[in-house]
Amino acid sequence: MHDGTGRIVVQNLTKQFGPVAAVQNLSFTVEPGSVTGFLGPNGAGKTTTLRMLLGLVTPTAGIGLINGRPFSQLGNPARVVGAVLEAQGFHPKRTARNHLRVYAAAIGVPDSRADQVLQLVGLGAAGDRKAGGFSLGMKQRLALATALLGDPQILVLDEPANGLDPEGIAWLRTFLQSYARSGRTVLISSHLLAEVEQTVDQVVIISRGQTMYYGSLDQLRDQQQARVLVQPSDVGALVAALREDGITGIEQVPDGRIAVSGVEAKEVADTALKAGVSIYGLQEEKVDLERLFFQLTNGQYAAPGQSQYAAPVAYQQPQPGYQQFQAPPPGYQQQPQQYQTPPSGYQQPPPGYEQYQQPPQGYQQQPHGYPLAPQPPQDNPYGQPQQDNPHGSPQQPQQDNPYGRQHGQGGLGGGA
Ligand SMILES: Nc1ncnc2c1ncn2[C@@H]1O[C@H](COP(=O)(O)OP(=O)(O)OP(=O)(O)O)[C@@H](O)[C@H]1O
Repeated sequence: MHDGTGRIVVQNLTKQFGPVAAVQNLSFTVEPGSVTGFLGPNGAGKTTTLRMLLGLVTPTAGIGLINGRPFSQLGNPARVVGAVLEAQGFHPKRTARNHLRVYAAAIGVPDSRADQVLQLVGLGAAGDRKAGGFSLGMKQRLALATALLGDPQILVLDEPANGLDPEGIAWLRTFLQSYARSGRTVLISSHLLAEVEQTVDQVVIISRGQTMYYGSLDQLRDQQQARVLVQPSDVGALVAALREDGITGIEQVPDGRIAVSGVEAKEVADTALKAGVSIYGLQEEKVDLERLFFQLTNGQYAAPGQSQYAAPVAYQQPQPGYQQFQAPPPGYQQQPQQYQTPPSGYQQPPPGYEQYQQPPQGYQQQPHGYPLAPQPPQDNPYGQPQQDNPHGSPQQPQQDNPYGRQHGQGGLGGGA
């Protein structure tokens, strides 16, 4: 069994895809009770790392541990980890509720849990709608609902804000923070710092598969010296006076001002006054996290003077004859509201839920921890899962497991 701590430990994880070093010697720990952001630009190795952690990709070296164990050795993974790696792969003709019931059966939780998690993610009014007609944001919510079915101790979400509108992002933030405050563990990836800045307690920033920073955002801010931007009447005279006062962190910025690091604005003003230099503008610059993030991850693609990508092509006006937007035809009706206001925080399942129910007859544990679930309807569109393919794997049942690797699917409660 696992140690029950809810801790995720990544130790020297490495993945080499042929010549591509996707992840290089990556180490970090995610503690329970916190939301950790796993950040890096496109192609940095985030998905590959999460896939290794969830047992979907075999590491070249190193190990990922959940509750002190590799994922494949967790006794009942759906109750330990809920994961969403891509919000795709729902049966298009199956309603959201039925989709959830299929997975509920697979992990041995009661049908009623489907409605609970629909409410939790704000899809209470959409339970009877077919997933094929869902927007990207609704699919994200349904994927999250699937991951929550087992009321897991740990949530691992790859780019969960992708496709959510601002209201959805704000809701997700409250939800994840409340989930973590209840003593659980949340790990979310993103390629946008701004998207998760207000959600996370700590960050792991990677670039080219390597750790660039690991710690709290506050510590990251503190490591950077604030600057004073000053516009003097005589740049040369002020620079000389500052140097005379022992201030050396001086650089010229492109707009003609000078930036002075490691001092307060008052010191710069006093030095200027002493030197008889007038000041036309003085501003203390706050540390811009987005700029820091860019600096930490900059150059992932482009060595000086070269880039693997072609220069972007400028937008061109459409050809004459391109049709203007046309008003909808008479009779067009606004869609009914999709979401219900979900509860603001994570709510535990009601008493009695904790009672683990025996899986349906015929359920057998697979050798490496995945369940044999009941046969799915014939129209299951899923394909076969692929090993070592972090992008692919539209969801896919194996012959003996219609749900395939559940944690990799349109969101899933771990693997059961
Ligand atoms: N199956 C594979 N075969 C070959 N290369 C792969 C494979 N999977 C990933 N890679 C490469 O590994 C690197 C890391 O990819 P990964 O998908 O982990 O990055 P990411 O940080 O999740 O990116 P994004 O933000 O775009 O999703 C990339 O260079 C990618 O092309």
